Amino acid sequence: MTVFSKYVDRIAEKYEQSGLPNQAFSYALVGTALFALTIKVTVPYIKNIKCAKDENGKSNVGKGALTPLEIDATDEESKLAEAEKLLVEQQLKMKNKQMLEPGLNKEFLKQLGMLVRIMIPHKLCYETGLLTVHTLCLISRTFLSIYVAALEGAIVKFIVRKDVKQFALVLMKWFGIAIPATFVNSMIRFLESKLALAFRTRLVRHSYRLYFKNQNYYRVSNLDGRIENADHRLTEDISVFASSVAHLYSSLTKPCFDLMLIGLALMRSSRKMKANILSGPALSVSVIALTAHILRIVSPKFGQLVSEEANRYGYLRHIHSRIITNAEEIAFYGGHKVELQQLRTAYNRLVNQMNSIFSQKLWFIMLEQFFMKYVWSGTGMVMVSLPILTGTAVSKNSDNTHITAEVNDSSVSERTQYLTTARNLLISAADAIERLMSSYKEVVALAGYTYRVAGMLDVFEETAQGIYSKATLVANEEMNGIIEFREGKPIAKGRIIYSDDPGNMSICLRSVPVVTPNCDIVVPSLTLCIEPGVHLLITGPNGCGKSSLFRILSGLWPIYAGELHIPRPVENKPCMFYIPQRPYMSIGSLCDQIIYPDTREDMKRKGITENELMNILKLVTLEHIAQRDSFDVVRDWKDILSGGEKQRMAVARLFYHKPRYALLDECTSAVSIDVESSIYDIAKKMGITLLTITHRPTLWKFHTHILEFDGQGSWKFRKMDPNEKQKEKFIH
Ligand SMILES: Nc1ncnc2c1ncn2[C@@H]1O[C@H](COP(=O)(O)OP(=O)(O)OP(=O)(O)O)[C@@H](O)[C@H]1O
Repeated sequence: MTVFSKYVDRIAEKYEQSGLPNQAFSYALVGTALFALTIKVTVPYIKNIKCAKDENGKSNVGKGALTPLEIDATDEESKLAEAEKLLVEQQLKMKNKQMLEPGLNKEFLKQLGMLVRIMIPHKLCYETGLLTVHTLCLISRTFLSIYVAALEGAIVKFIVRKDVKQFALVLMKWFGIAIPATFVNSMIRFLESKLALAFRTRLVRHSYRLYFKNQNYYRVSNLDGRIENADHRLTEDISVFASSVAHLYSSLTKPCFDLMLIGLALMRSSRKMKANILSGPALSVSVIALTAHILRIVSPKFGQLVSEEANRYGYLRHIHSRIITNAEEIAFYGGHKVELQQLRTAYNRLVNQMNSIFSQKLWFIMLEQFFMKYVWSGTGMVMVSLPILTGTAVSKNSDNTHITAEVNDSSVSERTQYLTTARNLLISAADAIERLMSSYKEVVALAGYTYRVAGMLDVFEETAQGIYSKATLVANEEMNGIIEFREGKPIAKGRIIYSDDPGNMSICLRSVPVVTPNCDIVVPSLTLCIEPGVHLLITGPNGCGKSSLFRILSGLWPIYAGELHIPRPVENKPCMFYIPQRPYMSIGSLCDQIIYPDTREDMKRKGITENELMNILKLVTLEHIAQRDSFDVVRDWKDILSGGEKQRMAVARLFYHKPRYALLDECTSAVSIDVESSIYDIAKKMGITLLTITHRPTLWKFHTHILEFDGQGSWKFRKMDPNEKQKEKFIH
């Protein structure tokens, strides 16, 4: 800066020598600065308007209004894919317009209140204990600050008076107070972290309970479109929200205590100086109120910005986890170009948002610093000097003669003490106000996180009750009569009736439509009754609704009409057990794989031994796995077992649980035909009723009935005749 001003001075001198007045040079300099500022402010707006126009142009050709991205895409297809994705996102946003944008509004207070009730469930709980101790620490820290300021004032006073003894005494006190002061400081941070963790734990427990209520983990991602990355909200957002609440508590309460007590202390010392005690505070309050108002008006909407940033960050993580999950498939396809493109785009979107926040912060922080560092300091100087300049404490003695040298000395040291103490107190007060002001930004950012966390809990509550919202849902004539819509959301009017009668263990569907989560009607109405011993073969072309029927029977998809009668599941004997084509391997040992979803405790309670597990493995010819490792060795079974072995492991689970009905969805497609036949034989001997989706003719003979879908919404349910069972080929 100094170099720059010297340079400017030198140029000014040169111009003066050449006959131009110094003033003209100043005008030129100010004019250039103003011109540069105007360009800086207007160019981004012009750019934005241009982009908006471009987008509108694009929307005419059906691509929707896209956010301008810095994509270095060369591949036209991935650009289209990106456009489609954004369009869907936008539709989702439009659909969820009723959900307010995050910001400092009534909705924020309502949501925050709801979350506070979760974090502090009772008046007397661990969290309120922590809050009390934390508050006490904050108050004692304020008292300590005031005491330290007074001590520093006294130290200066004794230095001016050259009183060595008193100076040493006060210095000792000053050192003595440092120990509790530093402890209290460290304690405040410790308690803040403990509070954040306690809040986080309460929220996590609550949201996990909701996430696992009524298969919400499935419903949220498959049936509802409002939460894109539940994992990110459940981990990152909750953690940031809890830390932000705990931090805000101390960064709001401590400055308030500070201001209150420091104000009182300042007024006391002004009174000592016999000055007007109201003029200083009145001046400071009006300056602070005015600057705070200006800052509030020009403050960018940090809540919305932060919420959008979290959204984009969550999406980036989602793309990463998809790549990890499907690494093998992507590698086989050689799909790295598309995946890389998607990853880059997601990252670019995040960077764009962060850049936008940075540049908005740049101007805001500049203004904030100008007010806080310069305007407030100037006001502080006026405040401190007012009692001295206007005070009447020591000027003249009673008989109107001039004061003696000793008295003069004492008054100077008194004034120095006042000035030092007041200066220290003012610095603390300015610090407190600065923290309060910057807390405003934190409160707005908190609004963003509150919106995400509270929004997630709201969606969990709704999906648990079967209320879903998807962007692609549009009621049309075909749906009328089958699906009823209320406020744009489909109503699941169908009923699930559990039967407790041991003599009636059948599964019956009465006029139940098969409807996808997007409300596409696959089968308008299905009526059939499956009794124990009715081994059902389900056939039909791809996408005709075979697996969807299993989803309806398992309660994963809502029933929009009709009735589903199923036996009530009893302990130790599940009613239905589903085996998919790609079985899920859990984290744990070999034993955990076989007994899943039972735990070791369940297994012990059922009285099943490792010998019995070994026998089950022999039934599916997997005994070599148990011989290779013990039952207790934990391995990554998803990668260790081959496709066929994983399918046989899933069948081992079926033999362990022995349910009434087995829902087999092409679950032996990778198993050799001889092992497959023996598996079906054993399952029937165990008394398990089979509901099988298969394309293998060799499995016909194990079934008594057939359900045929034609792919157009029609179906046929009938008994199979013995000759048909020998058929070698499917006829669709
Ligand atoms: N989660 C979902 N969201 C929306 N639609 C879905 C979903 N799952 C399946 N569908 C749609 O429902 C229809 C029936 O799917 P389903 O999985 O029942 O087919 P399928 O008969 O089992 O076919 P395949 O023999 O290929 O397994 C398909 O058109 C499919 O696109």
